Amino acid sequence: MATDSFLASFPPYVWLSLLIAIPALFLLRDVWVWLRMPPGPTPLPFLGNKLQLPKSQPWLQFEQWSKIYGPIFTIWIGRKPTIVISDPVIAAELMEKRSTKYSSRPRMVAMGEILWDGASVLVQPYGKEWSTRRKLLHQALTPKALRLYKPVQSAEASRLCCELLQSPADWDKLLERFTSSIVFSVAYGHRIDSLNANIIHQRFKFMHYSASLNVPGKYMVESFPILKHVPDILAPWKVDIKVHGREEAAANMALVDVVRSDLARAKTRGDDIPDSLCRLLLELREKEHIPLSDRDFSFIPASLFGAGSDTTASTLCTAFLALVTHPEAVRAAHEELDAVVGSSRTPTFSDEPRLPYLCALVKEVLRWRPVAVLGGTPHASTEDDHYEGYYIPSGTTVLGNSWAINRNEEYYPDPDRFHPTRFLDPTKKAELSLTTPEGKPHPSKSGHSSFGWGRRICPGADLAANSLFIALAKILWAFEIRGLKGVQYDTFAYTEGFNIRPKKFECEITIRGEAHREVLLRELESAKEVLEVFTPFEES
Ligand code: HEM
Repeated sequence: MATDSFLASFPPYVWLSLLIAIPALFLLRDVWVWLRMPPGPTPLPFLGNKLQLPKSQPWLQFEQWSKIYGPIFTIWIGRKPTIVISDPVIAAELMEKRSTKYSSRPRMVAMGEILWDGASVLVQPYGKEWSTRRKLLHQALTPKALRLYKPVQSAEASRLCCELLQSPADWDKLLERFTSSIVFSVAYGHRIDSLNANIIHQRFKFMHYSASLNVPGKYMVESFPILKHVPDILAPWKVDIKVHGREEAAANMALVDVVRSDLARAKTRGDDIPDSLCRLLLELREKEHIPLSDRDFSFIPASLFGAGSDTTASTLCTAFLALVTHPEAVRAAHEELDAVVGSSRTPTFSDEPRLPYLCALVKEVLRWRPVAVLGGTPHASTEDDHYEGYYIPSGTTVLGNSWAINRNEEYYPDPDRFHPTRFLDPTKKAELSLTTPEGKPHPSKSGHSSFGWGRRICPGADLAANSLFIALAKILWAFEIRGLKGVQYDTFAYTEGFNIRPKKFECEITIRGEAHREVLLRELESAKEVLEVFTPFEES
């Protein structure tokens, strides 16, 4: 009461002055930061560059701005600065060499904190909670573990080829089933036989819901995180998100229970179950303390589907678009496969060192149209920093514009041309070069930046690269892939969103010869033997 009457005793001009002074102080602070940060399009007070940001394909506008303001520029979303990087050396300098400062994520209150309650590694801020989860993921994705997953990747690729033989028009759906099945086999030791499996419907539902929360401006809580503490009774939007979060957590825990019962059954019967990330983590948990609740633990294998299935399938769709529009690449791959593998068997992982063109083709697919077009989930800085005389305050969002980086002409001359030999050494024969011979040496040892940077770099990169290699090797060995006569293909027609894929298109996929067909059908039998142990999730 005393405070109320004290405040009421202020004359109106004091209130008016405060009303002007507080925003003015904020504005002064923003101008002071803006003047010291890397240049960029001029922001409006409090709104920033919101009105200048395009509603679709922002990476194209960012690429244009990089030509005006340079390879590192600033945009403002409201009062929050974001730096956008379009040069691989700058991206590596900040997110790799200075990774202690640039490895966090921007706060995503609705998705990361209310829906997932901090359980998802993808959006977790840098710190102990994140590193516990990341270490567990790494334990199941070591080179030794990756070798264990190769037989199922190879068997699934053989099955994919036979499915393409049967229904070539469904090629994009077949690629999706292929990557879903690999991710589920690696995560839980169970395969996917059809995209109609209940589990797939459920996972897509969760993915779409979480993506729907991440729409800028949809929830005030993103600008005013304190709203997260409003009691549920006054915030029905929060209750709705929590209900979805509980449903997803229950589904994740049920999947871990499936593997737990598989293990128990195998113990009683004295037989074995397939190696999977979930099995490995459950066995580890018996030996040592893992400081995670059952709920949080269940999010680790579950993160594989969200992060690994659609990304790999979309990259394969890009490969099809590249092959359809660049027949010379199909011819070169056929030549190499015929010389090294012949026509009496399909390629295997052990052929990889002798298939440099194919390895280069996989890299070029990843470079040409990076699926995580703005570097996947953004990074955020956790300390003030300076770069080339510019100030970068703690809490800045950092976007690596993979689109612009992968099309940077200094590194990749003629960047729109799908040109795998740019990743081969100048003899174009044997060794796979780590840098591009025609352009400047690239700072990343893979020669592109499509898997991200530093401590947050994609932990599934090698698993994904193995799936891409074996699928493309077997498909190219078996099939001719051509564009339809008279159809003009637009290599820029891509979907919107965080992850992009080519808009639906038709193409001609035909078997290269009778010998190839027979080999595919023969090898399907041994593939079935490998896949048999990965019992399928049921269809609806
Ligand atoms: C072609 C396929 C893939 C591409 C292009 C891709 C790309 C990316 C990118 C760009 C990031 C963000 C990196 C950064 O913040 O610097 C990322 C993160 C991540 N990826 Fe992948 N990815 C692919 C497949 C996979 C697979 C198969 C898995 C599963 C094993 C996976 C698991 C993850 C996880 C868990 C993260 C979050 C890491 C963290 O925040 O610490 N990804 N991925």
